[in-house]
Amino acid sequence: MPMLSEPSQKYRPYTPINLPNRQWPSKTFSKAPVWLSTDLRDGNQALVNPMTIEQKTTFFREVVKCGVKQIEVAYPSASDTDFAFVRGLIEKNEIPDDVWIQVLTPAREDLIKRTIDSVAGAKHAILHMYNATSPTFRNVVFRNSKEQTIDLAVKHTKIVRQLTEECTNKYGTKFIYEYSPETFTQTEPDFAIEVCEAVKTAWGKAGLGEERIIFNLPSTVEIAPPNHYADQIENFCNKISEREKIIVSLHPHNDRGTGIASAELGVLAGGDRIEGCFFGNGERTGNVDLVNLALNLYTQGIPPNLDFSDLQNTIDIVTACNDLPVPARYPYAGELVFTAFSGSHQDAIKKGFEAQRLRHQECKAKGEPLIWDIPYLPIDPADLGQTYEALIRVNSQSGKGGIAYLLKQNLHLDLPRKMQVAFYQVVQEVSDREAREMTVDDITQAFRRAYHYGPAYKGRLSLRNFKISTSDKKKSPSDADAESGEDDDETRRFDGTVSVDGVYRVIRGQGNGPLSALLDALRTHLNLDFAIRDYSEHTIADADEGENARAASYVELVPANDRKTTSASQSWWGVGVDTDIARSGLRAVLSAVNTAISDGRELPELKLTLGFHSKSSGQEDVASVIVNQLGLELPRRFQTAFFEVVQRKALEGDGEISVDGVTQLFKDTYNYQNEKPPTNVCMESFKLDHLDDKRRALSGSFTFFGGASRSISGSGNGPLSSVLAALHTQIAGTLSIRDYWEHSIGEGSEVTAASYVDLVYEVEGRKTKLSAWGVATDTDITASGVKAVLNAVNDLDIVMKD
Ligand SMILES: CC(=O)SCCNC(=O)CCNC(=O)[C@H](O)C(C)(C)COP(=O)(O)OP(=O)(O)OC[C@H]1O[C@@H](n2cnc3c(N)ncnc32)[C@H](O)[C@@H]1OP(=O)(O)O
Ligand SMILES: CC(C)C(=O)C(=O)O
Repeated sequence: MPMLSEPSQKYRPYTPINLPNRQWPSKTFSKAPVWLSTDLRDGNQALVNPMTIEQKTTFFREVVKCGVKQIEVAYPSASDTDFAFVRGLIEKNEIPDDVWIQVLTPAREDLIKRTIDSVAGAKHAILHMYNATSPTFRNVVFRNSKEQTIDLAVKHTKIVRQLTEECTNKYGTKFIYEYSPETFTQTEPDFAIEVCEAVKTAWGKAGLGEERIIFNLPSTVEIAPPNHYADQIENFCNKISEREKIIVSLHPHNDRGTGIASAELGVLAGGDRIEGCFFGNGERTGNVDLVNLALNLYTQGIPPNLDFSDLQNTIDIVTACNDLPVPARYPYAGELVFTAFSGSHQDAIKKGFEAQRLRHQECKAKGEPLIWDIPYLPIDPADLGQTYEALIRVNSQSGKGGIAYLLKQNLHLDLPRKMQVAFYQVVQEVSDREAREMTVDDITQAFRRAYHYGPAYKGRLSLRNFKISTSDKKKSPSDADAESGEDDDETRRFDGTVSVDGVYRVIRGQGNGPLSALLDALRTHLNLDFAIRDYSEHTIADADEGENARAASYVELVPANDRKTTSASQSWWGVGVDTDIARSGLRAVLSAVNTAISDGRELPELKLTLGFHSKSSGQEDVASVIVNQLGLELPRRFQTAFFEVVQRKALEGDGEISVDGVTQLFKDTYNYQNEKPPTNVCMESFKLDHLDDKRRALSGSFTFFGGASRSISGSGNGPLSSVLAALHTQIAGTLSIRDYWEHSIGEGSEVTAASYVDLVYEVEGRKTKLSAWGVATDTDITASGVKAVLNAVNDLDIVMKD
């Protein structure tokens, strides 16, 4: 059947009340009403499968836990289950002293009696009786006149009075009487008042405080807009006699979807109390939702006197008992209500949080309240025990702001705006291609992959070690650089070891600052010619203060010849995080370079043969051979020393030397990993003791120039000074350490320590000081240091004491 073109032929409009002086439109909320949960009665009677006693008990406990003080627990005359449930609550002492249970009964003597029996012995009970009063019910359901309708209510109110008094006398139960002119909103307003006046008279003992009678005015079926309900309530409150002896209770249903508005306007119009259900369960479209109402007050800064700080738990309990879901878009409680998918919402939320953080810092300092004001979020999810995790979810409707927010939440990275735009394109591409929502994991992984961020996402280049040193330079106006922290009077030198496609390369460069020095090194050794167009950094907000604080750096690189063009067609972003700010910047540069070279371009390879006639091989090539072949990352001055050795050796021949030849030459020169026994000093054993916090003592068995073994000892502020002190007991002159360096080789249980010592020897009678490098490895760092000293001693022409 089609919908009617003229619905007035079928449906009547509501009849407005003539209330010219209505006050409710200009009233505002100041306090919470009294709440009554009727989940276990009106909610329960609307379920496909009414709740079991166990479910009702669980629900009752949750409602109590949330702070509801009046709970309609049953329609006890309806079923043995309901009756037994009420008895169980009382007999098992489930009802806190400050909670009133309420029970509903029709105006029938036998059922009233059974209802009162159900609450006998409870400390407090609200006896709730109803009969319908509207014309349709009078005519159709009860076939009653107005007078008979009043008589029904009056007669049974008197029965309630008599039976409750008997119960009080016998069991001490304290009663409040609640009467509902059912279908109030469809009843002639004056007739509803007439019935209630008659009921009040029949009850005969309405007083103040706990003696007040409750008149519950249900919109049993919501048939008019909420302003009409408000008019009806204000009209009732104005006209009923002894208003102070009455609690005006509202019982809105939600047939038009305006149950919440009806309840709120009804309170402005004079309602003291609201009956409803959690998440709006109840007959047809449900009763008004108490959670929604309470949280509406809360977001106006008014204490609702209900606690939903673990809202998900409440949802879980209620849905398990009702077997009804809470819809995803349901106010406050729906799964998606704190989630933004769309770009402009996400952007505003992100900006809102940033601005609020700063505003709250200022308010805190001034002792002012930390007022919540975030676009699109009327309530702080944290107040309801919700995390911020689901706040922003990314799909094809999302923008850069939301993605940046998630990265900040999850990786603590606050990307510069231009990098946000660049990464947004990465995410959009995946999201479009896969036509699905991008989870937080998807996004963080995409970020890690795009910028080679994290150990599992290494790019073709990775920094093994580096040293930045400073030397003065002549000032030149062209030296200005985009890098922060640059000092025009000084040149920075980068010396480092970088893994390039798995092969270690020793590279060097110089520039105005660490980053330009690294770029120079990449240009010189790997033909990678980039310039910095943008650089920014921040400390990671959540890191602990002090030692553990980390810095995040962001770099945008462009091809070097595009450096001054702000519109360079191509650019690559990189990110680096480290406890050391210089290192975080260097990592960021390598991250951007890795992105740039992810096109698979070829990089100059380490040569298999080094040539020296044409000076084609440099110190770095020799050092690269050693780090790749032996794992040794020679300190810069050691590189220089060994380079001379290699050059000399190569030039003795045809000017070339193979990689294997270089490696063997190193081993022979420094007696590294060779079986050859030392010529000068041989250490047979040693032991290191701690004298105190600062001093160490080394004792051991040594032979000198193949002689008998001698036990010697010495002390110093560390193992190396101790071994020198011990040697000085036998060797004339002075041995001193000019340079020392150590690093680890390998990882985990396979790790060994490598130590390098530059030893200087002075002895009376010799004009020149001698010096030699020693290198050694050992699983024990102390042993590797001591052995490196001895290797160096063995390369020196030492003189024994007499
Ligand atoms: C708006 C509301 O939510 S009201 C509450 C509704 N909740 C329930 O009905 C749940 C519990 N109800 C029940 O278990 C049953 O209906 C009972 C036990 C109350 C009564 O059961 P029955 O005696 O079998 O009657 P039935 O369910 O058919 O009820 C209708 C009868 O009660 C009468 N009636 C309806 N409401 C009332 C009332 N408030 N006071 C007195 N009589 C009433 C009807 O006029 C009808 O009478 P009739 O049999 O003379 O025509
Ligand atoms: C019993 C009454 C209050 C009722 O549930 C209603 O009218 O909706």
